[in-house]
Amino acid sequence: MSIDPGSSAAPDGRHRLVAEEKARLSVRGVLVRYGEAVALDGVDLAVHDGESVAIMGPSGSGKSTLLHAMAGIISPDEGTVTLRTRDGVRELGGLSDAARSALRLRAYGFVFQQGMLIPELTAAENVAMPLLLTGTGKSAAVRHATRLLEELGLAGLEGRRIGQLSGGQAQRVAIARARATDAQIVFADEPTGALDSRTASEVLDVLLAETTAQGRALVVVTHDEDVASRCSRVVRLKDGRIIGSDTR
Ligand SMILES: Nc1ncnc2c1ncn2[C@@H]1O[C@H](COP(=O)(O)OP(=O)(O)OP(=O)(O)O)[C@@H](O)[C@H]1O
Repeated sequence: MSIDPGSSAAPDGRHRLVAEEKARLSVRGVLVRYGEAVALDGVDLAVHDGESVAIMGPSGSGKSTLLHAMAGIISPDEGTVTLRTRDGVRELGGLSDAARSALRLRAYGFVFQQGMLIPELTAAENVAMPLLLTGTGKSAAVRHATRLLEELGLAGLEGRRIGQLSGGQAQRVAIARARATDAQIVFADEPTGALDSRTASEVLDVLLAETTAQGRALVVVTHDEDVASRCSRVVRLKDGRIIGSDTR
C-alpha cells in the first residue's frame, strides 16, 4: 500500500502541495451533512490526469456523496472542491449555479448505472445533447455523435431509443456522450452494476480506453473488486472518511 499524495495522511506537506498543484481535481477538507447525519467527514483527495480512481466502501460510507461533491452536483457544508480548467483553477463552491452547471457540461462526463440517458431520445440525440447545449449546431452535433457511436461499436444503432438497447450498449452510449464534449474528468457510479460479467468487462475496457488511455481522469464508485483491480488507485471510505488509498 502506498500513501495517496492527495490524502490527509501524506507525511510530506510539500509533496502534497506539489501534487495538488498538478491535480485536475482537488478535494480539501470536505464535509457533507444531511440533517444531523455526517455523510462525509473531512475528505481530502487529489485526482490527476490519466489516473483512474476507484472509490470503494460499504453501503452508506459516503461514496456517492463524494462523487456528487466532486462533480459539483451537491455543495459541501465545509471544505473546497477545485478543478483545473483550460481557463485556470476554479473552486466549485465559488461559482453561481449557472456557472457550475456550465462547467459541469464542458469539463465533466457522467456514466452512471442508469446512464442518465434520456429514454425518449435516440442514441445519437443523447450523445449530441451536451454539444447542442454548448452551442454546436444540430446537424454537426448529430454527425459528431454518430461518428463517436461508430467508434464505440454502435454503428447502425444511432437511431434507436435507449430502451431499445441492451444494458451494455446503453453504457457505451453514455461513454460516447462523455466523450462528445472532450470531458477532462469522467465520473462513473457503478457503471457495470447491472451488466453480466462479460459485458461489464467489455464496458470497462471501453471506459478506460476512452478516458485514462487518452490522458483523461476517471473516478469510479464501485462495489466490484474486479473493476477496482483495473484502476490505478483504490480509495476506501468508511463512515464518511478515507481509511485507505492503494496505488498500483
Ligand atoms: N439525500 C439524502 N438525504 C439524507 N441522507 C442521505 C442522503 N443521501 C445520502 N444520505 C446518507 O448519507 C450517508 C452516505 O450515503 P451515500 O449514498 O453517499 O453512501 P454510499 O457509500 O454511496 O452507499 P451505497 O453503496 O449504498 O450507494 C448514508 O448514511 C446515507 O443514508
